[in-house]
Amino acid sequence: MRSNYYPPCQKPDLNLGTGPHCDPTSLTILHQDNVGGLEVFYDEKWHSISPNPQAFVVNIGDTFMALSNGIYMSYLHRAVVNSKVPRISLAFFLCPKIDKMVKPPKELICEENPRMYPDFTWPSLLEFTQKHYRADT
Ligand SMILES: O=C(O)CCC(=O)C(=O)O
Ligand SMILES: [Fe+2]
Repeated sequence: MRSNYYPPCQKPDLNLGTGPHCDPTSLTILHQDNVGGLEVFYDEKWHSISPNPQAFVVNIGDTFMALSNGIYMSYLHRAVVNSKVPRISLAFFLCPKIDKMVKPPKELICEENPRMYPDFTWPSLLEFTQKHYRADT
């Protein structure tokens, strides 16, 4: 679980709270307060996801994309900041057990939809993303 705190920013157009990234997780369950700032990239542009106090945002992560052999997609998202009020979000990350080999069920693999990703374990994916794929660098 992670709590993200975004203080007001004097130059919100020039800064991001969290840079564009896909979550490496299986799923991320996100609660955002009523300020707003989460954006998702699809159809070649950024779309804001309005806060809904009755709902969590459930993000498909890269691990779920691999488990579903690409049927479910992980999407780039980011958090923008504003100049007036602080924002808080809470992210709960669901990840595989460390020794579990991530591979899709054979029912999801066929000639038209061949295997898209090699087998991997969660610690190896996490190490890779931390080294090569950070939102803050
Ligand atoms: O603060 C947000 O709305 C997004 C946070 C996020 O993407 C993350 O913690 O992975
Ligand atoms: Fe994220």
